[in-house]
Amino acid sequence: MMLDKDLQSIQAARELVKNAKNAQRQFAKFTQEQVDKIVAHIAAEAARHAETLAKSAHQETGFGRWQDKVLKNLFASTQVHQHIRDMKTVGIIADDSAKKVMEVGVPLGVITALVPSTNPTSTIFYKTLIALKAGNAIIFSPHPNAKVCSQQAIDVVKRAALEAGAPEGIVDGVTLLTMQATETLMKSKDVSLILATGGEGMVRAAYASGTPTISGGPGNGPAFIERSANIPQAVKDIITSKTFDNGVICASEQSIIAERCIYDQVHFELVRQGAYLMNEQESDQLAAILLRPNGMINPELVGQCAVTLAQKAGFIVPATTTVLVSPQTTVSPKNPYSREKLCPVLGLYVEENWHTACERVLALLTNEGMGHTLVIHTQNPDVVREFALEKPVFRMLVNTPAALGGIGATTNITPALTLGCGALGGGSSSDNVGPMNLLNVRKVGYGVRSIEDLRQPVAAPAPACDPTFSACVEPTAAPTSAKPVSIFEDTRFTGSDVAPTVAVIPAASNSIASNQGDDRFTTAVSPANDEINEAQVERIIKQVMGRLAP
Ligand SMILES: CC(=O)SCCNC(=O)CCNC(=O)[C@H](O)C(C)(C)COP(=O)(O)OP(=O)(O)OC[C@H]1O[C@@H](n2cnc3c(N)ncnc32)[C@H](O)[C@@H]1OP(=O)(O)O
Repeated sequence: MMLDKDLQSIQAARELVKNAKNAQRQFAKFTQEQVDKIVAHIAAEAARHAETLAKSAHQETGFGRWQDKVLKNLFASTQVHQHIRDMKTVGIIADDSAKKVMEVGVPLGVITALVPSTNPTSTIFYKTLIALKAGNAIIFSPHPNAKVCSQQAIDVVKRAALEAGAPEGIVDGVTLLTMQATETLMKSKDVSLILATGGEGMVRAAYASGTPTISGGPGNGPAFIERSANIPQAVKDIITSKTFDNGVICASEQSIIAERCIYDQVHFELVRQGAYLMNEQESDQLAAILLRPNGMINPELVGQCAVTLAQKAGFIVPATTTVLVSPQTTVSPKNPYSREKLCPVLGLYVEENWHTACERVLALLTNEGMGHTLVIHTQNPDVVREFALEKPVFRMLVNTPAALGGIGATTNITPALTLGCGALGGGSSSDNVGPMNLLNVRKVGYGVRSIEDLRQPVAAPAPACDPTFSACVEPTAAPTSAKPVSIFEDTRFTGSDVAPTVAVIPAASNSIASNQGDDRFTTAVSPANDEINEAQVERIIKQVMGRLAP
């Protein structure tokens, strides 16, 4: 049976949607200049409250370090604003007079935003800025364990929006927080999108609501230290990242993978930089409390410092300990050291070479964190390229602390606190979410071809230059006067439903030519013209002559 409180919360949620819809209708008529002024004022006010709200979030949730939360609040206000400030999002956002196409930004409407308890105030700043920049209204549904600080953050952005001239209701949040209220927001037909960041259960509920959803996903970032790495710097980056807000950022490292040939140096640096390598018994004691009986992360350990974690597990570590490290050889859902932990605890794997390290990275990501983040420490660009081409993540970071690199604070990746994990992670976007994810684009296209033009035979596309040839040259004679004196057919250019691509250039030029502007004339040539047989030559000549015929 539904309680009075639940019914009231549903009613209040409906009212929020109604107000947001009305506000957004008015906001949709604002100019880019008006929108930008509002967004700038919200960013400035959010930055002004960075410290107060950092302390408030820390006090309420008990997660992390307030000093780091100040930095996160500043990142989510100032750095995000700097990135989006000059984006065109309102009205005509692109106009290509040569191609005769134009693009118009069309806001989505009302967005429901779920807020995680790990980054509550910073997420509210960030989501407000990107939603309003794209012309939308936004309604927050805070996490129940962070509702006071979330409400304070909502008050800051709400007041700032009104001061700068935004319509009332453009940004607001649920005050009577119940699951029913959140469901009402998620399922409302007047809500166009759910921007979901938080625990897996809520994110799944968002997708199941039937309303389009963009989400972040669980991370499980492996940090690979390759043999060419600057090892002291790599270890410093990992520890910086893992201790930042006591490891609550989902992009942060969850394990270290080191090549055996550099393991002694990695071990030396870890110890020198305050890491505590747990013995088997200590590892087991901590493992026993890292996860809840249902296999989910234990919130009592989230965002705690290394010393407190050890205490909770029943052993003592030096007061200067930065991170707890557990040497591991296995990967499985039951092994918390091979999963996301959201606190300064790392698994440590030693691998023979970078090929086996690759396999370990893959196993870890398959275990958890598909589509999210990995970090590699190396001076070898070839290894970076190999990893970039193969690994199932959408953020691959190089020589940087992953928590800060993944959100775009220490890298030039889009600054964001919702990190999409794409299809690999069961999400709808792989982006660091920004304003362009929160608007639709109306395309305007002028007619530039008639149907008669479309009926003209289409020439086969000119082949790309073969890198084995030194240069591409223009045909030396005009197409109509050219004679097929040197012909070569390459199987790469002959798809089943594509006409063979042939060369028509003077035999002496001994080079490759490309089609330049005349649709009837397709060229490609190799010096190896004597490798083709008579029948092929005949067929190709006929085809070329047919094309060249006026
Ligand atoms: C860039 C970034 O760093 S984004 C970070 C995003 N990542 C995360 O938040 C990490 C994933 N989060 C988690 O694993 C968990 O939230 C933890 C471990 C941090 C905290 O765990 P808990 O305190 O138990 O919170 P949890 O998120 O599981 O939610 C507790 C309850 O509140 C409910 N709840 C959460 N959000 C809402 C909401 N907006 N409205 C109503 N109810 C909510 C949940 O459904 C859950 O209900 P249940 O107990 O009936 O299942």
